[in-house]
Amino acid sequence: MGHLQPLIQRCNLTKHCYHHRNRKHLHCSSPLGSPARQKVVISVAASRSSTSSVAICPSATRITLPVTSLYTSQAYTHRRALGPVQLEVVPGKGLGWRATRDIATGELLFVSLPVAALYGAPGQPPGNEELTEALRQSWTHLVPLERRWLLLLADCCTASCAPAVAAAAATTIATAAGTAASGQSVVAAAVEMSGVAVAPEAASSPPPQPPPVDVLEGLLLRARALLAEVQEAELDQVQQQQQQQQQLQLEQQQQPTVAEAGDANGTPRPSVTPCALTAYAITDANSLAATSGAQILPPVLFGTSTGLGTSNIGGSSITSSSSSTITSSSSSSSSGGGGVLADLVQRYSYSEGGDDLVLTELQDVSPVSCAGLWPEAALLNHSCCPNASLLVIGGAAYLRAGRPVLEGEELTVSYLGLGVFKDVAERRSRLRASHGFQCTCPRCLMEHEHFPTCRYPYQEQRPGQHHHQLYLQRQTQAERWKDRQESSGNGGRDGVSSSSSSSSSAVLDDELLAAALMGRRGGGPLQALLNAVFGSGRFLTSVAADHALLRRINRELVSDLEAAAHAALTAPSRPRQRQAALLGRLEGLLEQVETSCAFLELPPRGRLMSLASVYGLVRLTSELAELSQQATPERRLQLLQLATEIVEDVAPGSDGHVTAAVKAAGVARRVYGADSPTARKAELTASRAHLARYGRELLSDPGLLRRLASIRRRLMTGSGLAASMGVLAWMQQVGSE
Ligand SMILES: C[S@@+](CC[C@H](N)C(=O)[O-])C[C@H]1O[C@@H](n2cnc3c(N)ncnc32)[C@H](O)[C@@H]1O
Repeated sequence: MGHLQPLIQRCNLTKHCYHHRNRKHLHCSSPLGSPARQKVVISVAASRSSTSSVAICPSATRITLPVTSLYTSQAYTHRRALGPVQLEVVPGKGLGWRATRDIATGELLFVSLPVAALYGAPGQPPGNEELTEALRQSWTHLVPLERRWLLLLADCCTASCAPAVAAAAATTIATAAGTAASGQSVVAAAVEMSGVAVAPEAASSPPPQPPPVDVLEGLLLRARALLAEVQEAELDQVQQQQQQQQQLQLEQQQQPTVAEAGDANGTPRPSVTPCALTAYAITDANSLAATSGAQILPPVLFGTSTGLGTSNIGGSSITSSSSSTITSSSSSSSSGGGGVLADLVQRYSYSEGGDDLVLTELQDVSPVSCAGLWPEAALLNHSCCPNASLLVIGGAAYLRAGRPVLEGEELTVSYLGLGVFKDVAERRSRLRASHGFQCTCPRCLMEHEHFPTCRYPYQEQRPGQHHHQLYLQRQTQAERWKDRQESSGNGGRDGVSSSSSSSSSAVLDDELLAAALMGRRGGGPLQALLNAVFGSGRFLTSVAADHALLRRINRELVSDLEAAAHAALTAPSRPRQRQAALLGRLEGLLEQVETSCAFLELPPRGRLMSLASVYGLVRLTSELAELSQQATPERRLQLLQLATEIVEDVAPGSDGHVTAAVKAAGVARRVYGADSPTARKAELTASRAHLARYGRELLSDPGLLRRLASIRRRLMTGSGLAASMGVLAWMQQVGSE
């Protein structure tokens, strides 16, 4: 144990401390809200031979865990483990994880132990700067394997991975289709769950396996090999660009100056040098591995920018070239001014607010937030409708499937926290700012592609006309227009222009609009015709980046509606009228979104994803309906069920998912009776949410499942109105994030 050292110890109060064969964890809780004292842990991996050969990830590995002790005992020994997942190159994203077989909801995919983790007050996880500084200070205490991981991650940062966005989009769409197709097994899981008897699969689970000894080492080797592939492809691209450039120069018969375009021999210099960076980092990593305990800090991580080989990720620069060797004492400036380590932390760290009060109560520990670097988790890519979720317990990160996953599907988590409930423009801008990529997940594509921006069917709704009628009417018009277009046989231009003689008629107006919406991408001749007939910009058939309706609602929520809800709930006079009026307004907005989804013929998942982008509205409507008791019990339950469906779709396995499902189940019992089909269905949904968050292993311990659910119910009801009002604070948080 001589090599085990706590890397940072600034806390005053040690909550608990435990050891196992390879690692030592110091968990320290600090007084709430005192950021200066919020610190720390560090876990230190045991040194291992770096030369052992490793078989990585047998494809069907099932990790079985004794969940009862995992969730109830502070002394649980967390072990690194890999389940049915494999590290791969994902087009357009760099490295990522894929499922090696079909996976059921709640199955454990890996357990990752941190290279470094810091703890803070609940809701205030330590920031990136603190983590960067902690890593910088503790570099010499890391074992070689951990240093090599960090160097590998630095190297990943520099691999820009030619953005094969189309390829990535195709993958994610295929994935989404597959996921939807496998939806049945979610239900199967819940049905399994509903029989309180232990499921056969769980009952016959093998005893806990010994920890895979060389998981991290094996992963490191694989990640390097994959990265080399990516970078080789990149180099090819750079060389091709060079050749094209040379050819162009020859064609233009221009003599390039040495300073502008090449070295002393006139050879043009590529604008980026990814391979040079890679070679540097890997060489450095190998030499570091050989010099265990060295005091030298690797320039690749701690050096300041020299301007060579810089790639912009998340708005900051990553550099690998530094001529000087920087020692721990002289390198302190690097963290403040950014630098590679800061970029690495920005790109790869993960943090949690510590909002699972159920677990902390079960374990009898104080809630803490945390931020850290978990090697396996660092390589998870993002989706705005992820299929997996991470949960940090006792410093270890547990990744579970949030829904059924098909073999070959990429495993994704959300980087956005509550931001996942924002509209596409907002989500994309946040991801661009924090991680420097344009999200092309199925949800972003759906939202981006399917919603024309300027005109919605609700704008035409007449009093008393239900949106379904409007939708049917539109459909008929669109079909008529299409028929006419086909019979005219010349691309629709004449079809429309033949009607355009009566351009003032409402029918034409509707037909054109319906046709434009049906084509959804319109543009071209149809747009030109619309402009000619109705005036430029009156009807747009093109698709813009923003989803105007969802965006407008989100703006209204932050600027007006939340405050209005506060005011209506606390109004000294005539509160019921105010509440009813506001509820009517919120329901009207919801109806607009529903109408648009119906009009655009979105499939059920498309509808849920669109509603997820105005989840704040759904939640505020539901909470106001509950608190004011203005809506019927049936409508209140409907709203809660809608909220649950939405969270299950875009944040499966999150704390909010379980909370929403448990709440809906409670109301279903109250409204329809505990034995009613509605209540039983809601219970199944709640069980599924528990599986997604806490694991399929709960199937072997129904008692634990009941305890988890009952603690959550008590926490929700115990705080009564204050907790319900908390939603308004939550709304503000979503708005301000
Ligand atoms: C935590 S790392 C994930 C591992 C990463 N793929 C790699 O190879 O280093 C985050 C980075 O992965 C890339 N990434 C993650 N999700 C992505 C997505 N949905 N689309 C494109 N790039 C993504 C971005 O470059 C992002 O900064």
